[in-house]
Parts: sequence; C-alpha cells; structure tokens
Amino acid sequence: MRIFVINPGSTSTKIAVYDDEKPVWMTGAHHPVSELSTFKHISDQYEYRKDFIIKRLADADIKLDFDAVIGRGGLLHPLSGGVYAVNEKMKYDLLHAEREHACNLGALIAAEIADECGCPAYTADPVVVDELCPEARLTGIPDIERKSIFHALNQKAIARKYASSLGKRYEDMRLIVAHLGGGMSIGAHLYGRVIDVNNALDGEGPFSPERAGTLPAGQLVDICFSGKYTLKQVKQLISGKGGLTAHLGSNDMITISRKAEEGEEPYKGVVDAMVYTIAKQIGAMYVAMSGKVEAIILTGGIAHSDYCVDNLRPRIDYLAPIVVMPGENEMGSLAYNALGVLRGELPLKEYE
Ligand SMILES: Nc1ncnc2c1ncn2[C@@H]1O[C@H](COP(=O)(O)OP(=O)(O)O)[C@@H](O)[C@H]1O
Ligand SMILES: CCCC(=O)OP(=O)(O)O
Repeated sequence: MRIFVINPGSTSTKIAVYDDEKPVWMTGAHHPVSELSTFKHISDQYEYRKDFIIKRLADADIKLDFDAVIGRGGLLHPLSGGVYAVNEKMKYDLLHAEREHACNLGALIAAEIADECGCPAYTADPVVVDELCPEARLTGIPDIERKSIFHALNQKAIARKYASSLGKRYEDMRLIVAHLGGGMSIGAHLYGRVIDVNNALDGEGPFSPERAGTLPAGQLVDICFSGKYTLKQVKQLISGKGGLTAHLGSNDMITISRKAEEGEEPYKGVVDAMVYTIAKQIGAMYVAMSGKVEAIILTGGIAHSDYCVDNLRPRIDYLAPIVVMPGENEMGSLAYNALGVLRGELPLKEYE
C-alpha cells in the first residue's frame, strides 16, 4: 500500500511517501517569516503550500498514484482521537474555521490530491482532540471555558513510542509531554488521556517562535481597547506574529539558538525567558498530575536545540526523569493510521 502524508505546521510543510510501514521518501521546508507574512490569512496559503507539495513530488518524479492520502487535522469541533474520512462537512468546517492555523490546510490539500488519485483522504488525531478533566475546563469567568487545542498527534505518537520502548502500554503510564515547535503545548498524559494541556493557539502556556503564550489579562484588555490594534492584529500577536517573531523578527530557532549560545543579545535574553516559560508550564502539569509523573518527554523541533534543552534541564530535572525525543513522529503516525484503516485494523470514523 502506498500512502502520501501531508503535514502543514505553522512554520513548515512536511510530506512523505510510505510503502506500507516504510518511509520511502520524505521532504519538507521551513517557511521563513518573510514569505508567510505576505499572506493576509493563513487560508490564503493554500495554493502556496499545495504548489510546494506538487512541485516537490514532480521534482522527485513521484506519480500521483497512492492508496490513501492523509493530512494533519485542523481546527474542527472538539472530538475523540482516531482516524476520520475527509468528508464535505469536514471540508466546510475547515474552510470556515473560527481559528486560523496551517493545520486547517492538511486535510483540504489531502482531499484535493486524493481526488486526483481516485483514493480516499483521511485525517487522524487532529489538534482538537479533547480529553480534559472537568476541573481543567473552568476558568473564573463562566463565559470562558478552556479549550483543548494542542499537538495531539505528535504528543500521543511520541508518548506511545516511549511507552513501547519500555515494553509498556501508553494507557498504563503517567507522562508529561512537551511539544516544543513553532507553537508549544505541554500536556498531562494520565493513563492514555490528556487531562490538561495549554491551548497552544489561544494565549496559554509558554511563548514560542510564533506564539505569545500566557499574557497578563488586564494588560491584554488594555491593548485591545487602545485603538492601536485591530482585532485581527491582536489575534496575530497571540498566534502567528507573537513570541520570538515579535521579539526577534524570526521564527528560525536554529539560527536563534546559535546566537543565544554565543551570548548575543537580545537573542540570549529572549530564548532564556522562553525556556523559563516552558519550565513553568511543565511545573503546572506536574501539579495537575499530583506529582505522580514517570517521565517528562521533550519533543518537537526545538528539542533538537542543545542550548534550550541544557537550559531547561536544571529547572525541571528534580521533578521526574527527562527524556529527549527531538523532532516529531507525526509523519509515521499519520501513515500508520491510514494503513490501519486500509487494512481494516482501525475503525474509520465519520466526522459529523
Ligand atoms: N536542529 C534544530 N535546532 C534548533 N531548532 C530547531 C531545529 N530544527 C528545527 N528547529 C526549530 O523548531 C521549530 C519548528 O518545530 P516543528 O516541531 O517542526 O514545529 P512546526 O510544526 O510548528 O513547524 C522552528 O522554530 C525550527 O527553527
Ligand atoms: C494548533 C495547535 C498545533 C500547533 O500549534 O501547531 P504548530 O506548532 O505547527 O503551530
């Protein structure tokens, strides 16, 4: 079986071809702020990202001949984990999603390419997987209920991989998983369910290459009513143009962490502060799990940065053992999910 996998992230697009479980071709690109900022809306990046994908396939002489195409899932309504067919309702919801994020494009591009191939299009464990415990939903304002929006696919895939490396089941473990990428989410995984996690899109948790993270609410309200920013601009400060992009004008952590390591300011000061906010969110999830944590797993692109990991370690290493699993397991996880459905080993869920 030949599976084509599409994974648009906030700062990158990754694609891969799998022959059964074997990755036979994988490529991707980091999209610089200078290119992404030319689009008014993230949905306007559809052609840009699709053309990038089609060109890479053509350059590699790969025919559009797949048994399934699977794309990373976007901001649908809250749902349980699993594999979903991309249907008309899902396409409508992605095209009209309240929130903007590149992952909304994954299933849409998958559907277009699948149509050309005459094969099914799927998505799996989208960012809206919601397993929050009741206490984690309430805020002090009854009209504001917390939402579960996070790197569900990678967090669960990495946690399963770690559990199986110990010969254990994910469902039997108590883990904290910190996905450190363009956006960041840090989840409390209690026996296979993510009972609490920062909303990676909406101003919760650490600040990151392009997210503002938790903000002082009163000062945010002042900014909203200052007349200095439109609603769209404020939302972009929170997600898209906040964090390192706002402070340093770049989302490229490879360059930024090198400069921080060399002690160059303002890079060092800003990266050190970002790491401090990551540590605080890990601490919060540790408390959410009553301190009964078997490991803290660091994953995502930034877990490749020795500077960040070495800076983070002393802030959290007294809590639980730290496991560094850099990058992500999203591509393999998407491919295995599609294969599971094609082989009849996994149920195919219908999005309603
Ligand atoms: N080797 C590396 N060292 C430091 N940062 C890295 C490295 N590789 C990737 N990154 C950074 O990780 C971030 C992207 O992480 P990733 O998990 O791919 O997230 P996304 O899906 O949000 O694009 C970018 O800021 C990128 O610069
Ligand atoms: C929308 C939650 C997932 C997320 O933040 O992804 P990126 O890190 O790719 O922006």
